Amino acid sequence: MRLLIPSKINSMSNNLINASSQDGAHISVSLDGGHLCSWRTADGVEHLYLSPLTKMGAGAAIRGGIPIIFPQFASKGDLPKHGFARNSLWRLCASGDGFMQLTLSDSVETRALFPHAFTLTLNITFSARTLNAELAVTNTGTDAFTFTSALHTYLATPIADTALRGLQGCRYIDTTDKTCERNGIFEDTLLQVNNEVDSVFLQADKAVELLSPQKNIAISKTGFPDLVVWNPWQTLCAQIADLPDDAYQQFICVEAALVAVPMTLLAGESWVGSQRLEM
Ligand SMILES: O=P(O)(O)OC[C@H]1O[C@H](O)[C@H](O)[C@@H](O)[C@@H]1O
Repeated sequence: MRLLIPSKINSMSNNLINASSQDGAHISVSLDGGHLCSWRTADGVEHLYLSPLTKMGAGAAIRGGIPIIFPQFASKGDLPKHGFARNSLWRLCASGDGFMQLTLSDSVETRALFPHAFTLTLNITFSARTLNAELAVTNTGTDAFTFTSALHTYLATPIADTALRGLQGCRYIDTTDKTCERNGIFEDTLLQVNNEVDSVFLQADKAVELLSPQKNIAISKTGFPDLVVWNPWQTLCAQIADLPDDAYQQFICVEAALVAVPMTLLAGESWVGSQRLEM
């Protein structure tokens, strides 16, 4: 366990913590949701999209950044969409140079929805050109539980000039039509977005690169078997109250996900998954 070194925290107000690393990177993290809202590399460039219309504060699901999805991905179960971790108040446990650790444990509120004892630990490490978010789930109770999860990363990028490389040959489930999911094998070298995209790429183990004229980002993950790619495009974007109508042109979600096969943890067991972004 690293010690709390308050000097690495630049400021904290309204549950929003600003921190920087010695080599010049910067993050903002909200305790509401355990939510990374901003990651700026040492050159000052912001890489996470955050909606100017997002709600912040107690209970709000922040639109953008890296929402933590637990214990249910999307509407694949009876819980509120994407579970409750993104709406819960997390605790800052530790911080240091380029490091922050947050936790969320079960409470009266979570047990009303999900009657299990758990602890989530989010370890964020960042440096001049890298960001790593690692989520650990521990079953602290006496009975088993099952969950799905994701790091729902909104990458800031002009969508018209953006492509993802590394998904060729992956099996995927296209969920844009919620009444009729379609399966396929992704055949192309590049995934370019020119329509609504909502796909779960199964067992997508290879690193994916985001390519654009402005920057390339290497996106890799451990523990999370699947990769979700989401962009609402014009019609759906206009229906999402906390996104400006043209926001779909400014981001792509590339999500490290555990979706297709839910994970079961017995009493005392833990699971760990992470996503790494590298410029
Ligand atoms: O609007 P939200 O609840 O944040 O969900 C945003 C999106 O998250 C994921 O990417 C899902 O695959 C989408 O189906 C969903 O629309």
